[in-house]
Amino acid sequence: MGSNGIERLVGNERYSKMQGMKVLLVGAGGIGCELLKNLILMGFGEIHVVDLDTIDMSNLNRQFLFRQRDIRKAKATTAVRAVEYFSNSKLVAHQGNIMDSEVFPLSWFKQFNILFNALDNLSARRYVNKMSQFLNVPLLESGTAGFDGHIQPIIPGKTECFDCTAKETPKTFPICTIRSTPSQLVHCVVWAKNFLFQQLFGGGEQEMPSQEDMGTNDPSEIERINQETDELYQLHEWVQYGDETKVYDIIKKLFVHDIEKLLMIENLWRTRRKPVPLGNVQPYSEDINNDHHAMWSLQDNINKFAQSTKILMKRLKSEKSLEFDKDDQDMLEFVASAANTRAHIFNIQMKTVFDIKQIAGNIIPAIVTTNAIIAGLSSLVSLRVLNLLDIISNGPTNIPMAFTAKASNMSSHRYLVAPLLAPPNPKCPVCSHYQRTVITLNQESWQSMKLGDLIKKIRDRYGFSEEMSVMDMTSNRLLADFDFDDLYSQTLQGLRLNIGTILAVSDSISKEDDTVRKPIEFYLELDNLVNEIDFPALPLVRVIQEDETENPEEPKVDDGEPIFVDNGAILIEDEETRAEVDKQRKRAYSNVENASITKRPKVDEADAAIILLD
Ligand SMILES: Nc1ncnc2c1ncn2[C@@H]1O[C@H](COP(=O)(O)OP(=O)(O)OP(=O)(O)O)[C@@H](O)[C@H]1O
Ligand SMILES: [Zn+2]
Repeated sequence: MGSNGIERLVGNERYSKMQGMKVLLVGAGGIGCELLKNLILMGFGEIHVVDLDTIDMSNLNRQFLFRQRDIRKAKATTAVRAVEYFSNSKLVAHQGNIMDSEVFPLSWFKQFNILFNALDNLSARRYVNKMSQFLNVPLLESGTAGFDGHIQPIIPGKTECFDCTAKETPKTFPICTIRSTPSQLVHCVVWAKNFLFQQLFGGGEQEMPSQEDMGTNDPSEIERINQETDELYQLHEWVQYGDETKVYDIIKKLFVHDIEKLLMIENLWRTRRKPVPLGNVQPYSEDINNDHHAMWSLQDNINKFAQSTKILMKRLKSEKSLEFDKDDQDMLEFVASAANTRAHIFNIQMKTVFDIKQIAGNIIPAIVTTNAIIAGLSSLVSLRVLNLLDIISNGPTNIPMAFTAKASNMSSHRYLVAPLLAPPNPKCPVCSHYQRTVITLNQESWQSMKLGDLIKKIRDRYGFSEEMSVMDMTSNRLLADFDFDDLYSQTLQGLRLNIGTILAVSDSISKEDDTVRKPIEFYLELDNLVNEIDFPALPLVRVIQEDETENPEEPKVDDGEPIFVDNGAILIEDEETRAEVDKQRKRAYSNVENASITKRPKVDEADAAIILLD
């Protein structure tokens, strides 16, 4: 849709408003490239693009603003250069990490009317979410994984934030499965990549795993795992010296002796099929199979293992230590041949190098169409978030989020589900737990002010009790609490409390009062124009003490004053609304999650098909 289309949709007045708006796009990858094009065509006045990375060959199939000649150039600047010729928007590219608060302090984020996330990792998403909560600026969150995708508009204080619902973390396996009893190829790949490769060519030593990570209580098994780790250290030395004659010994140790030792722990094999150590297999240096799409024989894998080990040994001489990269052919071949050989020993089906690459890189193939659909929805829904459309039911929770479901499950049902947004989760550790504000200091206060003075100022200004505690959330350390004042005499600079440090201040239990002041997160800013220190006012909100109730964060308003939805951090709502919303959400989510198992419930036509006008 060209600018004229959007102009007709929103009307000239709002269109000229859009031309005065500044938007931030974080990430210029798969979704980011699509979104940048959309935002330009929509006619936003100024668009800033941030990305920390450079362009890789493997990006070219879907990140359509990049060409072969751009490989190794910065994504943000290259993306901007590619669209400049058709853009009426002012474009600004930044190569950097969005979480770098020196380059992108909160005051920098403040200039934007809306933020768009087009990221690929949780920590950056969480960070931008927090900035949006601090500033009360809407955020459009988005992501894809293969055919699955989602967008979530986040309006601070009014709708759920990114952290209001629990997020899936990457799958891990117990150590005993990886080291002693693999039963799937993925276990062998994790062994080859995270253990063997790391021990031989990486930094070497690894942390001792905890009992919980071990996944077993069997003392003989734990002892064997620890012994094996020590022995590998010897292999590490051979590899460091680059002694190629030892390759055969390495093969024997890993695939014969270690397996024989495992077999001696009889407990392990009562209910499992026993592994079979390699017979007398010699590696051959001629006749190497280099076809990554072919199914290699055991001999092919052994030959490749020997060859890639020698190559990596040589590289270690100039590169010191190596870090696994799925796109590095030598590393990939080492991991694939080691994983396949181990798989053979444990009676697990081997796979091609190409397949193992997907497993080793945790790759879900990125689908360009999903990215385009998600970026399209993200940009369209921003019109509603920014209140640019005439819609009858325009409350924030009448705006939809959207999910796409696996195309393989489409059949006659729908690809797109668009449940309405929910209000903030009162138990959310991010948006509901804290009030938020900014403390601004000048250079001199930052250098000379003591932590104790800062704490006293905060206590006086915001009405915390003597029992308050202070955490540095950025480096995750406790700075002070009711019986810890050792750091009081240190300066803020001495404590490395820099621009962008986030301090969490909370009241601890006080005996007389069963309510305490709601915790506050402070973002530290530096500005030489302020006189000593600047603390904005924040309404006083009290909460019931955490240990006395199941719903700790339910806010209680002080002294019977009217409920206030102040800086957007708090929204007080009644139980019933919450329960109803929860029910609706569950239904909506199950539409997507159960799509593959059950017949997906019919989605309300109006909700599902049209995102703009529900
Ligand atoms: N903290 C961050 N600051 C700025 N940009 C970031 C940050 N974290 C991730 N990104 C960028 O977000 C983009 C996400 O895009 P995408 O999901 O397409 O990943 P990709 O790295 O381009 O592709 P792939 O991971 O599939 O190789 C990347 O370009 C990445 O550099
Ligand atoms: Zn939240």
